[in-house]
Amino acid sequence: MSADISGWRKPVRTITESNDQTGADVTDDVEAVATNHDTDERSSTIDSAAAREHPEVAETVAKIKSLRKTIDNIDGAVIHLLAERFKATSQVGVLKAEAGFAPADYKREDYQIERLQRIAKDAGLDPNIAEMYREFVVTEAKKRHKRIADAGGDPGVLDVFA
Ligand SMILES: C=C(O[C@@H]1C=C(C(=O)O)C=C[C@H]1O)C(=O)O
Repeated sequence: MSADISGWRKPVRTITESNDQTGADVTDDVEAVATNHDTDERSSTIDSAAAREHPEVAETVAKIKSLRKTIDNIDGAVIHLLAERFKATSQVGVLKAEAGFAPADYKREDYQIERLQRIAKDAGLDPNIAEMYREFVVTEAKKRHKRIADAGGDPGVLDVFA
């Protein structure tokens, strides 16, 4: 059973582009702004074409493109780290299933919450982001533990051992 991520990659959305000069927002002046009417979220495509068409923002576009290289590097690293984390938690899931332990360990989770809150504050990260991250990975790890336990400790039940 693999996750259905089609809805994330291709969200159904009705988008119209507006280029009118009436808005006070600078993005309305320099770039076509598309609005997703399902969420009311506005979107601007910031690329070389935008820089060519609007030379006054070329420097800003260049700075954003440079920062996006860093963002892409970080995203790649995070995915690699997540792969290693899920491989480790799935091994824990096998050991728990074999020994008859439950998927969850709330005492361990309390320790993780306290630790990650402290690290986030020290690092200058909003602790809510740390908690959203923790909640996401731990919830997914426990779901995999349960699937492994339901399969009698067989990790082959996971499409990917992670
Ligand atoms: C991985 C474990 O199982 C669960 C998942 C956790 C996690 O993803 O870090 C932490 C505690 C448990 O609820 C574990 O007990 O160490």
